[in-house]
Amino acid sequence: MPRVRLEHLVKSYGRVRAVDDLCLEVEDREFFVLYGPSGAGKTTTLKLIAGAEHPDSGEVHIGGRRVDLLEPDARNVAMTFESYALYPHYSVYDNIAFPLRAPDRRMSRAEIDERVRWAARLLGIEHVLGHKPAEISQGQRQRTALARAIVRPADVYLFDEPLSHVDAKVRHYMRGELHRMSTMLNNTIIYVTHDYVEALSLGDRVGVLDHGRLHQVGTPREVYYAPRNLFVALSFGQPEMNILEGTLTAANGRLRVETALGTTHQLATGEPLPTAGTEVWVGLRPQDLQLGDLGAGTAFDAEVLVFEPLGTHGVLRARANGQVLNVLVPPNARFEPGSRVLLDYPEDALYLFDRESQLNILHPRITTPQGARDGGAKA
Ligand SMILES: Nc1ncnc2c1ncn2[C@@H]1O[C@H](COP(=O)(O)OP(=O)(O)OP(=O)(O)O)[C@@H](O)[C@H]1O
Repeated sequence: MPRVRLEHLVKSYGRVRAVDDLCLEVEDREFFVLYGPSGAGKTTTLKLIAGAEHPDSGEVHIGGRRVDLLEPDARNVAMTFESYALYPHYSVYDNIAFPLRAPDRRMSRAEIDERVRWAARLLGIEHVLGHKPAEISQGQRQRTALARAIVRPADVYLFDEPLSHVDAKVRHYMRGELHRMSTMLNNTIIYVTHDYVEALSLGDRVGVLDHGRLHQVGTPREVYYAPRNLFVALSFGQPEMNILEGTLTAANGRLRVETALGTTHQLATGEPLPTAGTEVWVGLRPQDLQLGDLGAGTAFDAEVLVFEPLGTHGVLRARANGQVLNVLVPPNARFEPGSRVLLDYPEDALYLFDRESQLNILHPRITTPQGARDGGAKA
């Protein structure tokens, strides 16, 4: 039985449909990431689960029990908000203990102490328990807020962008910490983020949300390698996937794809096969474009527009036949604007999307050998 089940949830604010007929099942002990741009309805979804908001229609079930008619306190859900506001005059210890001291909880001092130390240990902040928030680092404050969220036993933990206020360096470290914490917590987590790296690196599964609707739910590999539609494809990767206009025809069980870069052929696995001249969007990830000629007749000449050396890699912006492309290149490469460069790509690197429905019409590329073109996606 899923730990959390959302059935046709709808929530509007005036004319804005924040959550629009949302159906979702989150499994017991799953780390589920709700991912989407600002305003997608992520926080509203969490609030509907926690009971901070009531749905206009639809149902929320937790552990097989319908809870959307219950008060928040009766749901046994713990939620941490984006602004993690710690009490500045309380010690880290007292901040973490705060949820356990609610009058209706009646926990003994020894029990509280045990839980506070357990949560602090999970987040690696035992040594600062006596400090005030102003006396600890930003990352430690974030961890204190997380400890406060997990300190009380709950059926499900809801995290709303817990890393949004930490700088990039701390964020990388905190992702590792969150991994460790979730393994030890061993409970159901629904984690909201608008950062695709967090979504791919933390989630057992990821739900891609926009305008209150789920575009796709899948493992990080599925949403990355087999995006259901153009929106999902463009949601993962930096720079994002290059999109080209293309025309598709089918012949002898093969798909012929024409773009500004030339003509390629794909094995046709989808049904039904497209008719002659079907217009498509063709997707090509920046890391699938390569320098030089791969020898399969797909190499093309391009003009260098801009080159950004970024330390671990470079981003080359180039134009070929009027099409501007972003290309990931090795860190030691150098390019002069205005110079020419030969580029190529493996034929099977292309993604194809229907121009109207924007659905992925080339079937999943999830069979890509592990490690090849992995782009940081979790196995
Ligand atoms: N209390 C409210 N009153 C009016 N509109 C609201 C309210 N809360 C949310 N909205 C609107 O509902 C939509 C979804 O908001 P929500 O906060 O759930 O999105 P989000 O995905 O969490 O975005 P963010 O990442 O920016 O926090 C937005 O258009 C937002 O402006």
